[in-house]
Amino acid sequence: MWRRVARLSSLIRSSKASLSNQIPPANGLQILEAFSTEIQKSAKGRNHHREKPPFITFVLGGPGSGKGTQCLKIVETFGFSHLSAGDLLRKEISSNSENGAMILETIKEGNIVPSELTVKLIQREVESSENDKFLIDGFPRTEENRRTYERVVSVGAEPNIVLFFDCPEEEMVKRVLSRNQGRVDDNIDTVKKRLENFNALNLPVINYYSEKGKLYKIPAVGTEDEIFSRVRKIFTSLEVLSMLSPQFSIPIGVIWFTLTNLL
Ligand SMILES: Nc1ncnc2c1ncn2[C@@H]1O[C@H](COP(=O)(O)OP(=O)(O)OP(=O)(O)O)[C@@H](O)[C@H]1O
Ligand SMILES: O=c1ccn([C@@H]2O[C@H](COP(=O)(O)O)[C@@H](O)[C@H]2O)c(=O)[nH]1
Ligand SMILES: [Mg+2]
Repeated sequence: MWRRVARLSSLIRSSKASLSNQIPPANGLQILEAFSTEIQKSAKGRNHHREKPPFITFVLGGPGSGKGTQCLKIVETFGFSHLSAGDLLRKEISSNSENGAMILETIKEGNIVPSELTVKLIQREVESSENDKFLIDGFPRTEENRRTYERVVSVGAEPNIVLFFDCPEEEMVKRVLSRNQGRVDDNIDTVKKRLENFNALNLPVINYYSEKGKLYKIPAVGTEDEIFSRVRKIFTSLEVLSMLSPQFSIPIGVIWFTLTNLL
């Protein structure tokens, strides 16, 4: 809203400036029209450039379960935008933001950053994007994360679907410790803490979406391509049902996917 008011003031300023520059000024009617358009846009909410709510997929799983790897393949094949909550937080650290030091300590400890902060970063990305399909990777981490997101985000507060990459702990630890990307949390002590937090805090979120009929549980052992063939079936079945369009109710998609994979 304030950005719109600023744009309007700038229109009025340029109108005044054009008087002194002998350029035909915006007349009162033009200014009123512009004002009315801006107010209408604001009334529609912050997603003013969207006709319909975006399609939101939460991507969950323990540390090293392969969320990021599979997200990249989904982006290539199905045109989603990938928002990794962990990457957004790491970006805050490297840009020396006011919360950078606190985020770094939290990540080093394998703990969870305050919900408002993570939600704000995700919301900013969704709202500034032209895409209408998002993978939100590694969020919500806790029930409190989930409730904060629902409270703060006005459009797309409920995910359309939730993917859960189900991987044995031993395999996750092996993958994290051989990841080699210089992450401060890729060490045995932090991984243990992250696994503890995953079991205590993230599994309840996964169960919540399972009870809502939104969860797709994907066995995450095998080659990257084998796992992606499982993922591909999910999005293809949603495409067949034209459900990559948020107006449809997702439980039908889950039922369809289950049936087609059982028959
Ligand atoms: N199917 C697979 N088999 C073996 N290694 C894999 C597989 N999928 C991903 N990896 C590797 O395991 C490591 C962790 O994968 P990835 O970063 O995708 O996991 P993640 O779930 O995003 O982890 P985190 O929550 O820590 O960000 C990476 O080095 C990746 O290359
Ligand atoms: O919603 C979130 C997501 C992440 N964190 C913190 O970041 C690290 C790394 O996250 P990855 O998804 O594994 O990249 C995680 O262990 C948390 O410390 C968070 O607090 N909230
Ligand atoms: Mg990741």
